[in-house]
Amino acid sequence: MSHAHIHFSDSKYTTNFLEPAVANKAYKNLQQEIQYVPRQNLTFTIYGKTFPLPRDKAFYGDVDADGSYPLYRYGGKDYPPVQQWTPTLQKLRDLIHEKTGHFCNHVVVNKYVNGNDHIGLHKDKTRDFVNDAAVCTLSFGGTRILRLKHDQTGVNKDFDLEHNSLFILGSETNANYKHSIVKTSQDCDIRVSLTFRNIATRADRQGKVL
Ligand SMILES: O=C(O)CCC(=O)C(=O)O
Ligand SMILES: [Fe+2]
Repeated sequence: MSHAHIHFSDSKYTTNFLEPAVANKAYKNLQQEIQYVPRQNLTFTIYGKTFPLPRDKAFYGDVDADGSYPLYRYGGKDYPPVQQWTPTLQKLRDLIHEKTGHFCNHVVVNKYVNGNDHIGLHKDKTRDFVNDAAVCTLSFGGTRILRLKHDQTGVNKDFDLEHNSLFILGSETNANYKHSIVKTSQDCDIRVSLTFRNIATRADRQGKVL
């Protein structure tokens, strides 16, 4: 299996990250295992108008025996609780650690059901991150464009995030660029992305910051 590696700033894009059979099996398993938060429950507000989030999300990670969990405050104010890893998510977390050295204790799963689903330009909020930790994004399903836009120059850099690819977003890149998954009017398959992070903040089982 041949990999393409593209380096950009302190980020890295790798195609064919897993053995194809492993990736395909994982994607199939995830379709059974992941319980998404309904997008109607994850609204966002602009200019006083409230909209459902244009994608589905789910939150998993290292939940301790006492019910405490890594808390990633990505914006907004209410955060759904983090569920214990499913077997497939935990295996993928372990594979990323083994193959890249990046340890992660938390994942946000994003499901883009069609080309209208997207995520607007943003930076990942890093206040809860373990120092300078990267974000490791594993993509499954339809190819979608990840666009990085430089804060000062406004110059865009696009990556086609293919099925079974890994994009490692470095902390410098996140500091200097915004990123988005752009809308498309072209036909595209459902895409599921797993955004793995290493989170220092913990919440108790009621969601209170510890
Ligand atoms: O789906 C992706 O690849 C990116 C998602 C993202 O940027 C985020 O959840 O912060
Ligand atoms: Fe992001």
